[in-house]
Amino acid sequence: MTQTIYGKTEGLKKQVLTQLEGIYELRADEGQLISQELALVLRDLSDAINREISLYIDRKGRVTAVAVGSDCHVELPGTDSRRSQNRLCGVACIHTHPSGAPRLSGVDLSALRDLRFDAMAAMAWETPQSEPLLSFGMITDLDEDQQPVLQEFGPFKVKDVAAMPFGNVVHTVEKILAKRSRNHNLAEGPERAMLISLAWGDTASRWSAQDSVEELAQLAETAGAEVVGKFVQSRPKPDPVFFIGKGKVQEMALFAQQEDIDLCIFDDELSPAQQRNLERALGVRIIDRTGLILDIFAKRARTSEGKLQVELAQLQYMLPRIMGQGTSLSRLGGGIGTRGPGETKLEVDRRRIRDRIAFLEDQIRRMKGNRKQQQRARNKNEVKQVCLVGYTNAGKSTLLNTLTHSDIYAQDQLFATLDPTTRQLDLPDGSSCTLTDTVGFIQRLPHQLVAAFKSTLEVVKDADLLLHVVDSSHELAREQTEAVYQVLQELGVTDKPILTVYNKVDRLSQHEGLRRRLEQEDNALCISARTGEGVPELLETLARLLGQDRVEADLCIPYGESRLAARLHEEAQVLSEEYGETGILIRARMDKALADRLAPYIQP
Ligand SMILES: Nc1nc2c(ncn2[C@@H]2O[C@H](COP(=O)(O)OP(=O)(O)OP(=O)(O)O)[C@@H](O)[C@H]2O)c(=O)[nH]1
Ligand SMILES: [Mg+2]
Repeated sequence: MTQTIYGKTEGLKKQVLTQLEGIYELRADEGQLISQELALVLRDLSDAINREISLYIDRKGRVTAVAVGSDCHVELPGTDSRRSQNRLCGVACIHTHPSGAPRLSGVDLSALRDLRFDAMAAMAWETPQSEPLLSFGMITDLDEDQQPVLQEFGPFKVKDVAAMPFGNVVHTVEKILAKRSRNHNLAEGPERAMLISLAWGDTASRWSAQDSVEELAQLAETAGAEVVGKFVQSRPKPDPVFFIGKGKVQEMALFAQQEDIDLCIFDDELSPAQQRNLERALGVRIIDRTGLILDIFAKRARTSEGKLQVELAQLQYMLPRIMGQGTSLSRLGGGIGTRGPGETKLEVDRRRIRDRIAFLEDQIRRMKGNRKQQQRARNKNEVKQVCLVGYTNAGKSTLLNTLTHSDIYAQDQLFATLDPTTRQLDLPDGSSCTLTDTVGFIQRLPHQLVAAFKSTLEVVKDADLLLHVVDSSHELAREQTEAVYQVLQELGVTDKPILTVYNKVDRLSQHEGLRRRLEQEDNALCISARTGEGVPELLETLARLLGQDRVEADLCIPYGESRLAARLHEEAQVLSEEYGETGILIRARMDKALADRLAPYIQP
């Protein structure tokens, strides 16, 4: 191989030139952006001649060109001809900024865009002996006009850069680019996913690994992925390095290659280190159950509060993962269809993420304050509040629609509803209450989400009655019920009256026995939100339960105190009203508390 030194070599001593030529003998590992040794040699030589040094390094880690002088990367010999729209050029350019900053200049960025480098990196250091810092830019996507989207990462310590799975990142980026240029839109081509669930130790759980992986497949499809393979492995306990066994890792790596898999979804939460190791071993993007659920929530959030809450949960989930070496990069492309909490956030350092978390928490607290005020206003009116809770896809939103003749979004999808919706519900005894639909629960709901959604879920805490909707036609109805109770406990809701409704009984025609058993349970009703079966009984029961602490009374309000009559209209249910000789005669149904306060006016 020629060992030409390009650029402004005039005036350099023979000995220095020899040292520069020596750079060609050095190399990085395959998949590494730069090795520590190369970085230190670049620093020392660059200091010695007080000029920039640039080099090209290919994907095998070989140095293919070395140049001296500023902005010389544009003068370097052309890279190979793979510069099609959906590929990078196969070479990274690394250059030094002696006595400068480890930041990319405008010229660096335009060279990155024009020459489609795998990466463009700038390295700088403070004093001759100090550790170099390095920032690098990459093309990470194509925009709507098929123009490259650039992102800058870092600065990082060189040793952290050396530890990054750079090859995997390049591989992922090329896949994204290929899809973008094929479809003009990533969302059109579903990502191909393989799933894995580990069955281990904790046999107390009623969910078998198989059940759980089926649910995971539903989640993955909800998120827009195509499930190509499902794996289950039994082990006494998770492997600390790979979570699953090494043999399984090999089997899956082969499967990933044969089936052109884009991502692998784990049913359990992985440690950041396990995630990184797996990413290297399998060569595909790895996400875990928590990451997947967060991804779905990110896609579904509609209200500004919902969006803030999801972003908060995503950042809290990402924080430990970004802190590990290099993981910020391996997280490139976030979840399915590359929805992270905004890819630009991947480049912000940990402190800025912390700041953002604090900001989000503050915003959410404020919104919560507002809601509390509305809440107080409602309480004053003594309107009873009923809240729908239940496993995701149980039929909560459908039931709200049936009961209140509304048309909110209800779909055969997990997490169709994220943001609470409240409607007025008229009851057969003439009274009314509010009915609130909430986000569905799931087994092992990520705790980041429960925490972030705590304020939304306060409606559950404040409710007078919970209407627990169960999909009676689901094989795992019992397990789902347990999961719901677990989340309620996590929310600190333990002493609320609960009315259970076994929904979807129209699907139980083959299971008369089951239906009879459900009908005999206390505090439970069988209904079909779809056909309306059982709904009149449900309404009667609701009226009875909510009316329990209500009394009917005849009052005589003196004409001088007509203020009280107005109050009755506001807070009680007025059944009749007449103007008598001594005052207004009102028959009303009201809360015991109110009746006690109005005792002096109540007629025997
Ligand atoms: N056969 C039948 N299907 C129902 C019934 N109630 C709801 N469904 C269907 O079940 C699916 C889920 O209904 P949703 O109302 O969206 O469920 P949800 O509990 O609000 O779900 P999330 O918001 O995703 O947590 C939809 O496809 C509904 O049409 C029912 O009584 N019978
Ligand atoms: Mg819903």
